[in-house]
Amino acid sequence: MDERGLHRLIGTIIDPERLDDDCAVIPCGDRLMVASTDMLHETTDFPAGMTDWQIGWMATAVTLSDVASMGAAPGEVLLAVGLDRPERLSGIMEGARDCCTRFGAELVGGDLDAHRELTIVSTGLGLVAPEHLVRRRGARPGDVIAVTGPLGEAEAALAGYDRHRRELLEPQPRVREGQALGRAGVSAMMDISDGLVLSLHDLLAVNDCGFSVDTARLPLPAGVPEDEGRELALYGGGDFELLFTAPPDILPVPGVEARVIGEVIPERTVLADGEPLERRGYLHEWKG
Ligand SMILES: Nc1ncnc2c1ncn2[C@@H]1O[C@H](COP(=O)(O)OP(=O)(O)O)[C@@H](O)[C@H]1O
Ligand SMILES: Cc1ncc(C[n+]2csc(CCOP(=O)(O)OP(=O)(O)O)c2C)c(N)n1
Ligand SMILES: [Mg+2]
Ligand SMILES: [Mg+2]
Ligand SMILES: [Mg+2]
Repeated sequence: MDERGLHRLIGTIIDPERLDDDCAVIPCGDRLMVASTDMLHETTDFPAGMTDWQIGWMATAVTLSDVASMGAAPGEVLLAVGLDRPERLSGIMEGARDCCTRFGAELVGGDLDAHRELTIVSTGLGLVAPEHLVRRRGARPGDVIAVTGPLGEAEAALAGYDRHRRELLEPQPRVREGQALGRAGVSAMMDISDGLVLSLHDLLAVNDCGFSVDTARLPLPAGVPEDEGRELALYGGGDFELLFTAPPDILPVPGVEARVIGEVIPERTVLADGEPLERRGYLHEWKG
């Protein structure tokens, strides 16, 4: 069983449409509030050698990335820390605060508990005008598929390509880009935390069309042999670029570097160079 299977179970208990996007969407006066919460653990998410400051930064960045993927401006972040050793707390909190400051958010609260394995839950809130909200649903045949930057870098670092360690350990959420893309009217958007192919399958699940990518157009991680780089770009997790679809005539969006990697097609499938792509990527799994 993997997390997507369990999402279907959650969708029998709460409104399943609530699970379709990177954030929950909540009416808030004349605007919409978006809310994301994400849990990270020492063993699964914090590679050896990572500093406490980087742990706080990463925990915050992953949530701000979800806020950005809806086209929203980040507002507040809360950080719940299941702490294994008290001396780690200040580094973690400083990393979280610095990430908030860098991206225009404020760290306003959280929770603290003793826990055997360092576990952090970050919650991010953001605001967006209803006409600028972007959801995962909305792609139309004829739209292009694009990404905001290189893919596979975090996984390349885990494979030993040390030049990408900073991308792995201090991910940069595309906060400014997400808002600019929302204002420009892109048709669907999400972040790529679980890898490009799995993300395309997530888009497939909530759209009535399909997605065809051209691997020659993928922005590959620098300094990695091409074949390995292509695998990392397709299936590697831990990248926090935005994946979006858009009518071709709205690109380029001023101030946003984006690479077109394919197009939205009427057939309900995910293709690379014309061949179906298996649904594989970074997934939490349970044995048995
Ligand atoms: N345990 C849960 N209960 C309710 N909603 C959940 C739960 N887990 C995930 N979701 C919702 O499902 C959607 C997708 O979550 P997830 O796959 O974690 O997205 P992301 O990779 O963008 O963080 C989000 O809207 C999230 O709020
Ligand atoms: C050991 C390790 N493997 C991979 C990564 C890269 N990484 C950071 S977050 C993440 C995936 C996203 O985390 P997840 O818990 O799935 O959050 P969500 O997709 O809900 O945002 C990955 C693969 C890492 N930091 N450490
Ligand atoms: Mg996401
Ligand atoms: Mg999540
Ligand atoms: Mg994930």
